[in-house]
Amino acid sequence: MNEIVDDGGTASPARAAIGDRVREKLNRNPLVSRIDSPHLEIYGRQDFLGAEECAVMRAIIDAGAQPSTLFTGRENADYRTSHSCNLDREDPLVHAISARICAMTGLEPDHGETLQGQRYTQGQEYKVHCDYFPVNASYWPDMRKTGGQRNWTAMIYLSPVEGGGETHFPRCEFMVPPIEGMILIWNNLKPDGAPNPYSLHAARPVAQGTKYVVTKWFRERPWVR
Ligand SMILES: O=C(O)CCC(=O)C(=O)O
Ligand SMILES: [Fe+2]
Repeated sequence: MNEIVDDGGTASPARAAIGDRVREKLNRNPLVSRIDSPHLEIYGRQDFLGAEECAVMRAIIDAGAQPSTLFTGRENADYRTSHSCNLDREDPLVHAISARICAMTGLEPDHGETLQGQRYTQGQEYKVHCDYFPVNASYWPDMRKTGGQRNWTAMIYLSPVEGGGETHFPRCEFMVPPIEGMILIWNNLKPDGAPNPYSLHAARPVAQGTKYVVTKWFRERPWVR
């Protein structure tokens, strides 16, 4: 077996090549809009899922919701207060959504982690964090062996939210309000494949209503479950 060099925190031609491919594909898609932000590659597309599909996914999340955990393994008292649901890869709708995300982005299905559902009720949030793995984190050696660095995140809003619940990119000074059925896709890495600190983001507290999302994180290599 080839020993993989630990380049998780630096520029990487292999990760840069994935970024190039996805960017070119998204730029060619007339249904997808680039959000204008000089330091972050981020795209949106409305009506990625229909109202019925969103309703089915909300019911699945309600049935399987558990308090969210962080990578450190502990439940977190105030950092990520939402409920999460590890979705069943074999579920026909979960499978179809994952396949549609891969078709739109050109990302490889086997590089994608299992779609994860989230539900935020009033006051719940996910404070500012990065989706890429900091290479000084205790869990990085394991992540490196199980698919390596995360590159793109795809997230779909499954409900309108009466107040709050925006996805905030504080270093880029913008936030995206939840719109049911809309997908947001961003590159957590810079074009050279190094982690991009401008990709830091948060789910702002829900002020009124309930927010549901599904998130899919992609790895640079096939994901080992
Ligand atoms: O719910 C959101 O708006 C953001 C979720 C998020 O950052 C994540 O799941 O990694
Ligand atoms: Fe995130």
